[in-house]
Amino acid sequence: MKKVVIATKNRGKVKDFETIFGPMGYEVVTMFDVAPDMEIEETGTTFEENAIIKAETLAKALNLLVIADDSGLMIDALNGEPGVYSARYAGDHDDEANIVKVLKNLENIPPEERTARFCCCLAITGPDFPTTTVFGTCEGLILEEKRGENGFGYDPIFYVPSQEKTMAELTPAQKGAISHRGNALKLLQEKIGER
Ligand SMILES: O=c1nc[nH]c2c1ncn2[C@H]1C[C@H](O)[C@@H](COP(=O)(O)OP(=O)(O)OP(=O)(O)O)O1
Ligand SMILES: [Mg+2]
Repeated sequence: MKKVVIATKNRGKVKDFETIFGPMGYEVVTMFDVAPDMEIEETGTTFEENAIIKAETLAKALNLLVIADDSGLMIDALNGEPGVYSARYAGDHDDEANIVKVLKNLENIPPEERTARFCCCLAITGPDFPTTTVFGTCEGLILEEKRGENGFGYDPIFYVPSQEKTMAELTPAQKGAISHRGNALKLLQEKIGER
């Protein structure tokens, strides 16, 4: 089976990638498989910088073609926060604490002003492969409480008007068809084709 190596340690992202790459005939290989002890520090101030840092670090260590994903939630009423710092907004990778903090900071903001978007930068790089990036987004609204059990991260409070559901109420395939990650992957395919 063809393999695609992804520089991530986020099990929610892994599932998203498997949902999209599986039907294309790719096995998804992640840092859990090939570099479980490696910690890559995200020192960038943009999604693109961090995606490149993650992709280049793992690609150099493995001497393989690698894709990385840096993503997050940008909320208009919070001037784009949590943005690049989405994973570290309240606690370090504590999805529940991060959601509580978002809802608290939006407490007095009315529904029509709770606009937001998920953003995803994918970087691909490897031996003899110049670093290339693409950017995908998905527009939505932040609800006042959680809805749905699927997905990960901020999915339960992110309502997608076009689907009339939160991201956590969509099936994995439905999420992949409209998400920031799915949209970025479509652009990556257009840009580089199959390899
Ligand atoms: O589809 C999504 N649905 C819900 N939440 C999401 C999504 N996509 C990103 N997010 C949130 C989760 C995390 O708070 C941050 C990503 O942070 P980010 O550094 O890119 O990922 P991470 O540290 O969890 O894993 P890794 O760097 O190993 O890929 O944005
Ligand atoms: Mg991270």
